[in-house]
Amino acid sequence: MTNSSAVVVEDLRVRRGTHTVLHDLGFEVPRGSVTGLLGPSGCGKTTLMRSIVGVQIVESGTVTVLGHPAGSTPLRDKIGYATQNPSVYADLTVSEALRYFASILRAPAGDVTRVIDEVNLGTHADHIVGELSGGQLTRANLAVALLGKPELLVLDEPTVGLDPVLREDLWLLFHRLAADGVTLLVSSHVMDEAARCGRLLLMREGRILADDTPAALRTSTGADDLEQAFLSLVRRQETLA
Ligand SMILES: Nc1ncnc2c1ncn2[C@@H]1O[C@H](COP(=O)(O)OP(=O)(O)OP(=O)(O)O)[C@@H](O)[C@H]1O
Repeated sequence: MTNSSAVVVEDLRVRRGTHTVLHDLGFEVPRGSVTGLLGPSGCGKTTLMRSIVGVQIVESGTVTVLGHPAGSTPLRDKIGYATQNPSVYADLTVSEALRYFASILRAPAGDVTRVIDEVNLGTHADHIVGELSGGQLTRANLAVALLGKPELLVLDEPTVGLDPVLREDLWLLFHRLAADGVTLLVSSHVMDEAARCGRLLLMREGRILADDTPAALRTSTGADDLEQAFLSLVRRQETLA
């Protein structure tokens, strides 16, 4: 393991129910990168993110985050995790909900305004969470993950339901955070988001198909776009199987 890696996963095997969902995965996520975790629905992206955040029971292997075992106490205020299903209380306003989470996380008072601005929810700060649109709720959920300036952000499909302008704004925010040294792991099942990432982990059926930059993936597969590159890797894997 190198100091330049925020996440190191070795031989990770996870079983959920009767199925092995992750098959002996190994990879590293460089610090200060925006790494995309892409693959079809059900391939194991959320399970892998849960393992990194430390809320998933793993069968074998190790996950080391910022130099500590995943889920260990020193990581408590160093990781921001936005789940796919927003966990923001529906009967509070956006500001109230964020103030509540900020107090639990012992984040500075000014953080609430900062994160509301970062996700462009300033005009809805006093709106009840339960009355937000889907895209606004997604952004409120993301704002919670940004509280306290975590060193690692694990974002599960953070751009679902957002229009192209808001998606663009969020990707710019992700890259600004990375330029400040934050490491971001961002999942998506939409291949057109892959090109926005500095690095890509392409997953299929609980395995990593590729771990590279978008440019290197295009070159190694000879594909023009990343969707074609992914399909080419799938065909290659099927031929080898
Ligand atoms: N609680 C659970 N019990 C048993 N199996 C589960 C459970 N949660 C998920 N699975 C299974 O684990 C596999 C991986 O699920 P996971 O949610 O990690 O996929 P994903 O790539 O994040 O999918 P999506 O893009 O649809 O969110 C799927 O086959 C799913 O059915």
